[in-house]
Amino acid sequence: MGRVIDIQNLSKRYGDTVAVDGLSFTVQPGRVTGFLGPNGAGKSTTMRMALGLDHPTGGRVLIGDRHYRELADPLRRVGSMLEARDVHPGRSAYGHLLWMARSNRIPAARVREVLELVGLEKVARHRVRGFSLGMTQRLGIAAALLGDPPVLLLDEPVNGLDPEGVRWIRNLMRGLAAEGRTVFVSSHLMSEMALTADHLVVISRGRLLADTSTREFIEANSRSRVRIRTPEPERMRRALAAAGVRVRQAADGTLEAYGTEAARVGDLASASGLTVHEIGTETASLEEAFMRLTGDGADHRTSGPDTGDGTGHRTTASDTGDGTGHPAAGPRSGERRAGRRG
Ligand SMILES: Nc1ncnc2c1ncn2[C@@H]1O[C@H](COP(=O)(O)OP(=O)(O)OP(=O)(O)O)[C@@H](O)[C@H]1O
Repeated sequence: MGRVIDIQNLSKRYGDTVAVDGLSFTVQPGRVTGFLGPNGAGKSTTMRMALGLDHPTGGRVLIGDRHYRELADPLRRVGSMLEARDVHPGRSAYGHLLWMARSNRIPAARVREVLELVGLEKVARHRVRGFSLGMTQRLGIAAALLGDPPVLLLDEPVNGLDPEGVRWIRNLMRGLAAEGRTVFVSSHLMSEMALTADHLVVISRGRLLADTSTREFIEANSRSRVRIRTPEPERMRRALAAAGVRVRQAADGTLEAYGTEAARVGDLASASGLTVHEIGTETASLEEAFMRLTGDGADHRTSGPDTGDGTGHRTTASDTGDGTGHPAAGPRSGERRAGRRG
């Protein structure tokens, strides 16, 4: 069975709320794909539809060419963690996993294996009621891994974890992807995904904003600027503008030059006999880029690609590596409607 998650023209409406609005992308095996978007962007809804927990209003999600509900042994095909706290509090960690294993024809020995894998073996017999958030998350991961599945869907797995727990999950996800599994993980934290994901799917208000390798996303969005402190800002500004450098004056009186390098600014200043007190390069943070990309999602819905001055920079880069990144719904959109089974 294939390991690709294939989302085509997926939509979900709850009354007047459009939670997911025509999403199309694929999630490939062998890498961690980060599913990024601000709170309420539609990540959980998309994952719920992938797992057959919610019916699409339109479009479809297939996992390895099948609807989740058509999978014969779902836990062996797809591991998931949506709401980690969704565990009976009176059960022990071991009891919870054993119950899951039994109902999915998974040997009891595997329960011990996954408890060890997530570092819960010492508290295996403790009631889940007393677990910290971190322990609950680990239990959720153990449940996801129980069937040794080739595909994993994890909804905000690092939420509320301490730095050690965050590192642990990050390494685990990377290891699982290195084994050839499909790892699809949602987050609202750009900085975390930059460290974890090989590929990013960014959504806002239910719509696709970017489907790109993390490296491309960082390159496209970490635009640097050169900051110049000079007692002659007007002359400096003119010298830069004359050389074709875009420049603006910041609130503190310093100049910011874009699309150039500190050395060139220094050379231009020197050639014009200008006094400069400071020249430095600054890189916009990824978090800033993410906010810029997703912050005005409402505009993206109606205005199409941004052609302005770059402040509403829209990343539509597709992955050129393997040709799998299709940011927009292609000719296939609308070809099939999700069937309501059952
Ligand atoms: N069962 C539901 N009934 C009504 N509205 C819903 C339901 N589930 C989600 N929504 C709405 O759909 C939108 C998308 O929510 P969703 O939970 O998918 O976003 P998200 O990106 O996962 O954000 P978060 O990280 O905050 O959960 C939100 O406006 C939310 O209020």
